[in-house]
Amino acid sequence: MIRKLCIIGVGLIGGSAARRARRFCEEIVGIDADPENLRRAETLGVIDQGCASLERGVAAADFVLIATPVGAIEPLFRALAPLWRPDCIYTDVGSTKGNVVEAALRVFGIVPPNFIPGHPIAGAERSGVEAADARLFEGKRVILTPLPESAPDALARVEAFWMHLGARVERMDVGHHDEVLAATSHLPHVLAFTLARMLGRKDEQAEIFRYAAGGFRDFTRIASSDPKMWLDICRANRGPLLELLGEYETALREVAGLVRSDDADGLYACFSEARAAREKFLKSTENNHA
Ligand SMILES: NC(=O)c1ccc[n+]([C@@H]2O[C@H](COP(=O)([O-])OP(=O)(O)OC[C@H]3O[C@@H](n4cnc5c(N)ncnc54)[C@H](O)[C@@H]3O)[C@@H](O)[C@H]2O)c1
Ligand SMILES: O=C(O)C(=O)C[C@]1(C(=O)O)C=C[C@@H](O)C=C1
Repeated sequence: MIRKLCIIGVGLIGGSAARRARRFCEEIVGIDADPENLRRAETLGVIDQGCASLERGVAAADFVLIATPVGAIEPLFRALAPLWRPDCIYTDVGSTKGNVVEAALRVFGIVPPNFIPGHPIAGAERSGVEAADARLFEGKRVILTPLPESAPDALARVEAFWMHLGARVERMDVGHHDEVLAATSHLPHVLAFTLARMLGRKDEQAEIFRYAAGGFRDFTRIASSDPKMWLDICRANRGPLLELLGEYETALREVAGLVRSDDADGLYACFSEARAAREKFLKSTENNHA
C-alpha cells in the first residue's frame, strides 16, 4: 500500500500508472509542466489532485514516479535535490537509462540508493493524459536498471509497484539496456519518422498517400509519436543509435545491390531470413504472454 503517490509528468505513461495504481494508493498527486494537461488529469479522475508546486507535491509522498520526457530529468533532479527524503522511494520511466544515471551522478554526486531507474516496455504513439490506459502495462515487461549502490528495499518496492500494475519485472545493466532498446525501439522510430517524412514530401507533388494502405500504415504507425519525446531519446542514446544507423545503411546498400543486379536468389534469401527473424519474435511474444 502506498499512502501518497506523486507522479511528475501525468501523460500517457504517468497517467496509465496512476489509473491502475488507484487500487493500492490512498492518494495520488500529479505535477505537470502543462497546467492544462494537469487540469484534464484531475477532471478525468486520473489523479486526486494536481499540484502547481513541486515542493507541495512531493511533501509527505512515500513514492515518487518521474514520467517526464528524458531531457527534463536532470533539471528535475536539481529541483528535487533539496526536497529529497530518505523515507521516500523514487523511480522513473524514461526510455533511456544511461543519461538518467549520469544526470543523477552530476546532481547528487552518487545515484541515490532510494532512486531506482526503470523503463516500462509498453506504450503507444499517442501522448497526453487522455491516452492513459489502466491496462497498458498488463503482461508487459518493465526493465529496472539498479546499481550496486541501490538499496535492496527500494528495489523491492519498485518491483512490487510494477507487479501491482500487472507488469513482469526484469533487471538489466544500464549500458546493455540502452544498446538493446536502441535496436528494438529507437532505430525503428527513426526509420519510421524518416520514411514518413520522405514520402510526405513526395505526397506534396504526387498525392501518393491516396494510394497508401496497410503496408504504409503498419510501417509508420510509430511516426505519429511525439517528436519532442523522440528528440530527447535520440540525443540521450546517440552512441548506440548512431552505431545501428551505420549498420542499417550498410544493410540497405546490400539490398539495393541485390535489386540492382536482379539477384533473385539473394533477394529471396534476404526476405526469407527477415521473415524467419520476425516469426521468431512473434513466437517469443506469444510465449511471454502465456
Ligand atoms: N510513449 C511511450 O510509448 C513510452 C513508453 C515507455 C516509456 N516512455 C517514457 O515515458 C516518459 C513519458 O512519456 P509519455 O509518452 O508519457 O509522454 P507524454 O507527453 O504523454 O507525458 C509527459 C508529460 O510530462 C510533462 N512534463 C514535461 N516536462 C516536465 C517537467 N519538467 N515537469 C513536470 N512535467 C513535465 C508533459 O507536460 C507531459 O504531460 C518519457 O521519458 C518516455 O521516454 C514512453
Ligand atoms: O508501441 C509504441 O507505440 C511504442 O512506441 C512503444 C515503445 C516501443 O518502441 O516499443 C516506445 C518507447 C518505449 O520506451 C517503449 C515502448
